[in-house]
Amino acid sequence: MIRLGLNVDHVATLRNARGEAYPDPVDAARIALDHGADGITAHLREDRRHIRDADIERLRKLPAPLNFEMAATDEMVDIACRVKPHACCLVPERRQEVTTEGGLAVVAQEMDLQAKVARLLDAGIRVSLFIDPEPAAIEAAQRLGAPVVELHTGAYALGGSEELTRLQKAAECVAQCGIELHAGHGLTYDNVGPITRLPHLAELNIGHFLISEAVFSGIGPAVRSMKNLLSR
Ligand SMILES: CC(=O)[C@@H](O)[C@H](O)COP(=O)(O)O
Ligand SMILES: NCC(=O)COP(=O)(O)O
Repeated sequence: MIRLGLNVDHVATLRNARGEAYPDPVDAARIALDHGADGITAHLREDRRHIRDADIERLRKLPAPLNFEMAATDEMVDIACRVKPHACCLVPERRQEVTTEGGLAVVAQEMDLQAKVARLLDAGIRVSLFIDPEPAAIEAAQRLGAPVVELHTGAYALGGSEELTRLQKAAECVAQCGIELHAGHGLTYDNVGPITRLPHLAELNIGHFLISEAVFSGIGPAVRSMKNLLSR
């Protein structure tokens, strides 16, 4: 069974829009876990546009794995080593972007990533690298000793059958490198099917669509519907 991590970033986006304390991403996480989500993902951006430091502290206290998405900066590594989430997913970040635009430049940043990945692993945190489906990035992840990679499905979600082929080839390469395979970004009820059939897929992280869907159906039904699509 593929695990589902619900990304609660955009519950915080809605909360922050009016400066109120609601809706609370931690309440959303609790409901999702009660309805079959296997874990919670949250991205503490450097500009704190949605998730805030206190949210991460509170999400960590839930009885479920927290996948802490973060830029590969010293500040974020310090926070992670203090909070000790189940997993850290290192993602690229640009202040001007609306959402994460591409995978981490693992090859170009390999030297810099070495020490950061090692610190996280030493702290007992499972490290995941959010990468484009490219063999060079997967091989660099292996050299860095990352136990997990998350393949960026954003280009696939925007359309293009060649993107699915790239993901399929990358999935095989990830398995050959002995790395656990996760995927996510831009996934919906309509486009998730072919992704669930990627070989060796262990986990999907899905946020924006499910939180949007929850506006109409509620978080529980949205999570349950997606979980049904993940059962194969
Ligand atoms: C890394 C990734 O693909 C997303 O989970 C990430 O959290 C996107 O950032 P936003 O939630 O700010 O769109
Ligand atoms: N890492 C991907 C993620 O957490 C969710 O991305 P999205 O579904 O919000 O695009």
